[in-house]
Amino acid sequence: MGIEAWYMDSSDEDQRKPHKLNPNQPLSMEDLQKLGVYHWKLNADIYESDPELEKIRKEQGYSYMDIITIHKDTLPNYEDKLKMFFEEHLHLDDEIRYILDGQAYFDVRDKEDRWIRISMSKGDLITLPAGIYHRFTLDETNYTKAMRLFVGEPVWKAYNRPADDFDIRKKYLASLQGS
Ligand SMILES: CSCCC(=O)C(=O)O
Ligand SMILES: [Fe+2]
Repeated sequence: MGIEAWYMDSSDEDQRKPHKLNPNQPLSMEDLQKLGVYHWKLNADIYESDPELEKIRKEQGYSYMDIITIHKDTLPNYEDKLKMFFEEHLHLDDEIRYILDGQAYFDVRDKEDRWIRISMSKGDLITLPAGIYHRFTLDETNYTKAMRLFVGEPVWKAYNRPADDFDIRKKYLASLQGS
């Protein structure tokens, strides 16, 4: 089964709230794939020795992994990190995150620059393509544990919007033509 995604409302309520429209305007996995966002559902209970995960890591070349636990008692500079994660940004590489426990929201911009909220929970693996504008927030449960994957030596540098003159941004937008 896929993850849940929806167009966000424009309320300035707490970022951790769902921000669904009324009526809800959901998006399908196919809609997300048109934006270059891909999702797998795995069994997070066996993440240390999951052949499914190993297969994806081999196919995609995700040679690097680490685990980040986002909770006020475990993450140093918790508040600053959450503020940074929620600043709209892009990366020069794909952002690959696998939720091992808890849940969280990844928001991405669509072709018309509207915010789409993607609700991720235990077992959801997602890849956000290099050059897509996005942001991250915990939800009202205030906890997630995520595996971060990368091709080779990780580069976590985020470039806050605007970054429209970046080659990777132009390349990303060009990749959306026709989808
Ligand atoms: C789920 S990991 C926390 C978010 C993050 O690493 C990022 O926004 O780059
Ligand atoms: Fe990011």
